[in-house]
Amino acid sequence: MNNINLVEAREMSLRYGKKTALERASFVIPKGRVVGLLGHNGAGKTSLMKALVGLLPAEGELSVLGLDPRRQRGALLEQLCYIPDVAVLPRWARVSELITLMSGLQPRFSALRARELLKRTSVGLNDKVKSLSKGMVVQLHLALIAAIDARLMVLDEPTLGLDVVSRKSFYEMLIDEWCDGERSVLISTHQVEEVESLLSDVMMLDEGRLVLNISLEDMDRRFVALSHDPATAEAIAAAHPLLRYRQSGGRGAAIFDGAPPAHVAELGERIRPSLVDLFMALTRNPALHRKEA
Ligand SMILES: Nc1ncnc2c1ncn2[C@@H]1O[C@H](COP(=O)(O)OP(=O)(O)OP(=O)(O)O)[C@@H](O)[C@H]1O
Repeated sequence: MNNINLVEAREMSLRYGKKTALERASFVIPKGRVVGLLGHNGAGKTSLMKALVGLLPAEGELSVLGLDPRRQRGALLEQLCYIPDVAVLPRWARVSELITLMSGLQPRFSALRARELLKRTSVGLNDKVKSLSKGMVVQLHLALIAAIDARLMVLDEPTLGLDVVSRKSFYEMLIDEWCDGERSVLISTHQVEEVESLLSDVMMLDEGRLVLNISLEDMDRRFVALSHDPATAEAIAAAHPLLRYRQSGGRGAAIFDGAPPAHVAELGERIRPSLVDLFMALTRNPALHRKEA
């Protein structure tokens, strides 16, 4: 593995018996990136993350921080931190006790740093976990995890169930306090709109297939959205865009992979496709699918 890439996967497949959760995905996560992992329910996000942290065996090649996540899990976990989608903290414990516990368990954990990070939150050192709200527990969890001097953080739907203010402060703490241009974060989420501004890259999964893996800069360059008058809808549709949708105000819009032919481009005004629009264009919602079938 070259030392720029923290994760390298080649033709990686993940299976539960006969069920395939991920089919031959190849990707790298370089250092200094904030990568969003997007996909509908059941697309394979949690499975992919589990493979990265050594909880699920992978077919194909997978190297995380230069290590084999299954065979070298102990060494990997010294430099990788992970909040699973079912993360729980012991309800009986006080925050200060958790800090002591972490100090004993994780050689790269800094109690001083954890206490500093907690100052950003409304969680007190003497609070018991059971007295905290869901949002406060998530903030506490992030503070504990971000106090580990690791190189890669894997967060599986970390803000699930939180209100918008808590989600915002969670992401602010992550970006301000943990990301330093060298470390990378992989975050899975359904809140596509909200994370767009903090991501450097996006990976989209559609029913176990990696359908897009691109930096946001390249996304802007590659995909073209045209805002157009409803009267030109037919001509635009004839050019086979990835997705057509209605904008507020009654105008139509269409997303193309690459520049549409000039005679089509002149029918509309070029606008930037949002991550949500692109997500809709490239992934199939299984629920809608079933209705169509
Ligand atoms: N333990 C398991 N045994 C069998 N199949 C599983 C298991 N865990 C997940 N799967 C299947 O693997 C596929 C991918 O599941 P996964 O949990 O990775 O998706 P996800 O994108 O994280 O979904 P969600 O957004 O709902 O959390 C699904 O079809 C799921 O049913």
